[in-house]
Amino acid sequence: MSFQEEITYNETLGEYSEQNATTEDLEKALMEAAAEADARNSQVEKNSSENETKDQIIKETSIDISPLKRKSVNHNEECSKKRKTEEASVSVEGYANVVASHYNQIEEKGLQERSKSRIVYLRNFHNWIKSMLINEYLTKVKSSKKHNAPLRVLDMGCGKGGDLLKWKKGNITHLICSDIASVSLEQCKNRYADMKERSARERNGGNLFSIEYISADCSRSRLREKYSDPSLKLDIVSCQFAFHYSFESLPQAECMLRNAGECLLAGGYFIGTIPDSNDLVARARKADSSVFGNDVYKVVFDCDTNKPPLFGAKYNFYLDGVVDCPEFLVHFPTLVKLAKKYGLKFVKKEKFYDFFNRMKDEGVKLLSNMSSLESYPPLQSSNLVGTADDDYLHADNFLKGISRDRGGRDCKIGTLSKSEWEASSLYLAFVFEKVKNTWNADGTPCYDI
Ligand SMILES: C[S@@+](CC[C@H](N)C(=O)[O-])C[C@H]1O[C@@H](n2cnc3c(N)ncnc32)[C@H](O)[C@@H]1O
Repeated sequence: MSFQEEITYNETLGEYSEQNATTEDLEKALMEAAAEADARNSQVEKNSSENETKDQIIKETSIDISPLKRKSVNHNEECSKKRKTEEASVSVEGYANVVASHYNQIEEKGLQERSKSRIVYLRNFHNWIKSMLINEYLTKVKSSKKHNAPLRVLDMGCGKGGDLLKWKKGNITHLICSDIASVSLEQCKNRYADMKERSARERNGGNLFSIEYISADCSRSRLREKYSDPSLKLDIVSCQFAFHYSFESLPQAECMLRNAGECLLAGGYFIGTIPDSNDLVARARKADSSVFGNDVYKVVFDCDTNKPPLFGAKYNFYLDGVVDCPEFLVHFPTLVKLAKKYGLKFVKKEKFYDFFNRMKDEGVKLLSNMSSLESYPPLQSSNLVGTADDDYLHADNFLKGISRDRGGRDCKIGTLSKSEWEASSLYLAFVFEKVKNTWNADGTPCYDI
């Protein structure tokens, strides 16, 4: 299978990439976070004096604004209405309630329904990226362990358990699933129960990992205290498409990183996927607007893109009715700096298109099994998910090149529509490794990173 490799969005990155977090920056951010918390406390008092219960506020924020095309007409109006109600609901918990209620409200769709989605290939492609990433680091961890040694994993922000099958395929021993959205976590439990039932019918008699669930805000609660065994050691912590929510404030980012690092064994990995803030900022600057996107995704910035703060740099992300939620820029140099405190040494970050290029040969079979790319040209053009005029121009050009090389013979390729590729290329995968520690005189761990 081949793929059009030319479309990469290697935009000149904005200054944001060079903005290095100094210790003073972090201290300033910490003070700002404290001031914000005070301001939110007074907002809560104001809200309660106006007799606004939190539940009412959450209900109000659940404006249905999908699908994207229908939305675009009243988009600005709806956005500002939604933002106003969001702001009103921001309490001491920050945006936690808004995020949790957003994910709790996403309907569980069947496979058939999901296959009709405009972004079916994008979703499958992201699933492929996660599978390859998880497999890559499980393999590394296994290679340094005795055969049959237990493998324990924490999935922070596990959602409905979209990665359960990946953990099963990776033959892990124990999984801790945690998420702020209790409804999603219930769906995750149901998925696991179905999987358990199915695997009991398999030849190996149900050799499935054990599991525990923690319904919690991973950016505010210490997960270790909630584990069934708080002395448990982890081999992998995975945080897929969720870590960026913690960059709402410095204490939240630190809490999430502590959860990621504190129970990892030395040599274990913290892996994840997040939107690339440099790319988001670069695209906003290029568009010279706080709003940009296409027919599958839209970003609406709610902070100064010329000088975004290190924490709380908020934007709303819309993805074809799947995600429509406040998110926060992750200033990567700051993440690297903060992670050190928890013994997490930066290993790499990789844009999705670079990850794809590196892994596409190894993962070619899985790409096809997971229907992660759309077959082009299709049997009928009406079968294509992309409807914009230029959605497959890149594929046409690529095919012309191949056809020339092959003496005019027709062939098929796997691709994503341009709109989906523009959305996918916003993301990156990251990897941190837990290092060995020594102990300070006061009994706290000390990391030499
Ligand atoms: C885009 S979904 C990804 C779900 C899953 N990891 C996956 O890849 O399919 C993001 C998830 O992060 C969860 N989340 C967001 N903020 C969180 C927080 N502070 N603590 C725990 N979970 C959080 C949401 O509830 C949601 O389930």
